[in-house]
Amino acid sequence: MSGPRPLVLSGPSGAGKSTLMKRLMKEHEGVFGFSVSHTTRSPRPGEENGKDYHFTTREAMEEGISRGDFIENAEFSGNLYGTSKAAIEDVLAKNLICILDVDIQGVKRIKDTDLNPIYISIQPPSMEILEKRLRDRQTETEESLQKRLDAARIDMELSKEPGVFDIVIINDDLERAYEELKDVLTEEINKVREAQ
Ligand SMILES: Nc1nc2c(ncn2[C@@H]2O[C@H](COP(=O)(O)OP(=O)(O)O)[C@@H](O)[C@H]2O)c(=O)[nH]1
Ligand SMILES: Nc1ncnc2c1ncn2[C@@H]1O[C@H](COP(=O)(O)OP(=O)(O)O)[C@@H](O)[C@H]1O
Repeated sequence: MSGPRPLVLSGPSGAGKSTLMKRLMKEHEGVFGFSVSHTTRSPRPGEENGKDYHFTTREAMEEGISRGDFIENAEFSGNLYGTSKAAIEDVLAKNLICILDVDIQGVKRIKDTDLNPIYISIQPPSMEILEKRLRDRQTETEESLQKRLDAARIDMELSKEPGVFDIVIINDDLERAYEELKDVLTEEINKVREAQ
């Protein structure tokens, strides 16, 4: 039997991907598994190594990439990020819906694999609101905030291209955005529950 389709969540930094994903996982215990990426960025307060990310060095990550350990990797805002084969296999082996949180470069690279996920873009209502949310989150320096806003402009343009995403969700009202996300996933969620 083939397992449930993975889910790729993408969209600008600060659009609300982690917020929506954490709620989805909390309200559907035993249904989703997070693909824990590797990154060279520093952990934020509260982030756990091995849970939010595998925090690593550029050297170690480049070594892993050349060994072929990653299905995709990208440079974002001055840091390396990547999805290891092991991160995905861990989740798929449990027959859970594998959630990948990747940037737009990751989306394009995953399209060249046989993962066949559902592609969802989470978008902010406007650049102004995105900037406010990122500032209020208090995780970024001014420099990294500006890099994220530059990347967000590119992301917002590319996500409009037809065929890139199965659905684009505008995260204005959190409740509404969450309901929309849940609705898209109903069939896959039911598949996992029925198999348990
Ligand atoms: N291509 C790729 N992008 C990733 C990966 N992990 C995270 N990202 C993206 O990297 C960007 C920055 O992530 P992060 O530093 O956690 O900041 P945040 O999204 O603002 O919380 C986001 O757009 C993530 O979707 C990965 O494994 N591969
Ligand atoms: N619909 C929303 N309305 C207001 N604030 C939001 C909403 N969604 C997310 N946020 C807040 O915006 C910030 C960025 O959200 P986050 O989930 O960290 O984004 P991402 O994972 O896409 O970078 C967080 O502080 C979060 O609490």
